[in-house]
Amino acid sequence: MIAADQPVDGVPPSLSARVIGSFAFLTVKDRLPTILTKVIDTIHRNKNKFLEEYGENGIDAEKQTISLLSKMRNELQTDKPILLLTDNLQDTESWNEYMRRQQRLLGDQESVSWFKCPWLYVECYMYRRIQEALILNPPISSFDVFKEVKTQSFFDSQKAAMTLCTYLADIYKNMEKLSKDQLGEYFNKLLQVSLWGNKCDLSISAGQENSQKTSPIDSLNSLQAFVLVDDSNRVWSALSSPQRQAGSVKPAGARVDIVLDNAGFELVTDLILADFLVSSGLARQVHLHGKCFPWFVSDVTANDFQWTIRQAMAANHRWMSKSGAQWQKYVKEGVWCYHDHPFWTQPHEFCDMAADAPDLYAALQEADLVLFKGDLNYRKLTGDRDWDHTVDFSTALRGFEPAPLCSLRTLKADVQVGLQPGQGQKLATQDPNWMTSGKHAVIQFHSPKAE
Ligand SMILES: O=P(O)(O)OC[C@H]1O[C@](O)(CO)[C@@H](O)[C@@H]1O
Ligand SMILES: [Mn+2]
Repeated sequence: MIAADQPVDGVPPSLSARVIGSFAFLTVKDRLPTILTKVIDTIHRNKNKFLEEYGENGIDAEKQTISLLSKMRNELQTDKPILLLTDNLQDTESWNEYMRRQQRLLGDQESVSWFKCPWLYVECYMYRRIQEALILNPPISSFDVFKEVKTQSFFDSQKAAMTLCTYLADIYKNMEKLSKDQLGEYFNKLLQVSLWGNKCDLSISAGQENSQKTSPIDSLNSLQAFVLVDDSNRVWSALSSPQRQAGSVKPAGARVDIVLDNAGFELVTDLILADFLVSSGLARQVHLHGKCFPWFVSDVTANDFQWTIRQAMAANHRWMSKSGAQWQKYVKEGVWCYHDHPFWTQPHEFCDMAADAPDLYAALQEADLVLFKGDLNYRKLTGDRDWDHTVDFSTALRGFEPAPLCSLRTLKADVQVGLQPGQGQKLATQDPNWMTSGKHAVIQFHSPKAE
């Protein structure tokens, strides 16, 4: 048996709720049950809707779903073993296989349970179990338990979104006259806007309102001091002079992939960036990756993606509706491509992708740049492990390098690599919660090839 807290071949252990008092422990003990309680409440509040749509079957499904979710909350709170999934979906066997993998790692002395397994695994598992509870109750299977809070967060930050659309329209007025340096400056600003957009997720606040109220462009200067690692110049180099493989017949202009995180304001910032990339000619195509089912409260699903574009189109604001129409056009013409591979809603570290989702890995290899948005993607990039803060980002990726890649993340979990010696200690004395408050951010880049 491998003790959970021992480094294996220089790779530190996974963060786990096993460590009492850790952020993982507090999340599993407090934040996840709070989220589950809100989910149960949301389903209950929609009882009449289910009755109207599906009659008595809808009411039965509501009751059954709530009963399954209450049972799960109890399993969590009493640290019961993790159960295999029973819903026979496309990803069910892969989840169950992952569970067996965790059991093998733990040995046969104890069961994989909510507090005794990697935090990353158990937190992902909770969202998959919510999905299972709905799938097992067919009339309401496609109900998105987080739709209400995602919609609210979009409307709460609509003013800031309009400011961004106006800013973009202003850039486009002079687009042809822009020098490469000016283009680089705008890129940098919009990259930072997308970075700070990640502050607005609803999982860290357990579904509590967390929207953008002030002008995102005006805030950038004052936020700069909170960017702990800023590799934006390297990102710009990768984008403005993409390196082609010898003999490659790739067309001109970069392909940029954005692995999306949250709906609401963050998604608007990502679409603004994607719009700029294409309209400026920096990219010929942008591939946007979302989630197959509602995930970590606020993450983007295909429905959220389409809904956001429709809302933008219908906005009573000249530049926002213009942006919305442009986005719709990009989707229709295949300049923007939306994908939702099941791997993004699995618990794997990304270093497992090449083996466990080779098709997705191969797809990302087609990109000239992959932007990973948000905290959860950072946790998966680095394996959610107890790394020393000074370990290189490249080392923590453990061979995951489908293409030049960049993480844009505000810190909301206690894993952080790539800092200068002493930087972590200094931050800890200034603010003990520096890794989880969402006040700090990183732009971290890695390229498989020497730049
Ligand atoms: O939306 P993001 O940036 O991935 O954040 C998700 C949040 O959920 C958490 O997993 C905590 O529940 C944090 O790691 C993170 O704050
Ligand atoms: Mn998220």
